Amino acid sequence: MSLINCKGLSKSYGNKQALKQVDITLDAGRPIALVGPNGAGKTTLFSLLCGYITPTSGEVSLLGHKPGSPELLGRIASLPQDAALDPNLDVVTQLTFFATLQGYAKKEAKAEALRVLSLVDLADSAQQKPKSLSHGMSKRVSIAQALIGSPELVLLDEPTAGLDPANAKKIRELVKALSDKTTFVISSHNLDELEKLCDQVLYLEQGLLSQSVSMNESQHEDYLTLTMQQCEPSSLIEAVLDLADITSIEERQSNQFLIKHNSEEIYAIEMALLSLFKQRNWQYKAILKGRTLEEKLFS
Ligand SMILES: Nc1ncnc2c1ncn2[C@@H]1O[C@H](COP(=O)(O)OP(=O)(O)OP(=O)(O)O)[C@@H](O)[C@H]1O
Repeated sequence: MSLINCKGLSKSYGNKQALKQVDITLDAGRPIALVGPNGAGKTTLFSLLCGYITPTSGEVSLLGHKPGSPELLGRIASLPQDAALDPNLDVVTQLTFFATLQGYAKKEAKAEALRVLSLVDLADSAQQKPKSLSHGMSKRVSIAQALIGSPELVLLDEPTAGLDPANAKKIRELVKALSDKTTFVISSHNLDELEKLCDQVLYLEQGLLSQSVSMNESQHEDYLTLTMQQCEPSSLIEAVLDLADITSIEERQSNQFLIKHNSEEIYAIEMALLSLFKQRNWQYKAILKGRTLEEKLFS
């Protein structure tokens, strides 16, 4: 059974069509990214999946049930973009309350609240009230809330927006660590982050699902992405084009080049590049197989 199934899913707000005939079938597994420009319909899709709003037309099911069905209690969770905490209750009290709503008895609910708080490294802040938390800490409490009961599916709308780099990294590591048991669908504008975390990327644009990209395809692509420390682009391009099996090389960003080749022997190409750099005393930063997510989506 699919984890998420949407057929012809559309949503209009008045005469604004926010989602148009979206078809999605997703199975449980590695994290899935949802990407798209501002206003593309990502939050609308998340809200439909959570059952916060109803579709104008089309169908949506999670684990074979309609969003909001009692059968889904404790099995799916979400971190909304604008998640807010109750200002009057300390952190552990509110998470304990949410755990009891999922059916935990009072004592187990508190233990579960403390467990999810330690997952986001906030066990020491359990007694604090939301107003004494920083923005990043509040976000981590909301992520902890989404993890109560170890749900099978967790929808995270911009989970690391506003977090400092160290805490954003911790959240990425947490998602990775929990991905064996939980499937995460993550909406974010941070393509580097999604590239590190996700195996599949759904791209929404103006309410249409316009692309579905598998990150694993990169191993089979005839591309290399080369990042140099510093270089003279025209000399580099000329020298690389002289190597065997190179079809093209273009500078796509400052010091970053997309190389297309027609060799089955990817190592031979990499070795040829490394000897060229040694010969010319050029410093490189990275050679990546395939194209970056940004290249896949926007070129
Ligand atoms: N409650 C609403 N009433 C009217 N229009 C809405 C409402 N919610 C969203 N929209 C419109 O629907 C479209 C999709 O909005 P949505 O919030 O789903 O986009 P998004 O991809 O999440 O954007 P962002 O990246 O900026 O968060 C936008 O044009 C938005 O203005």
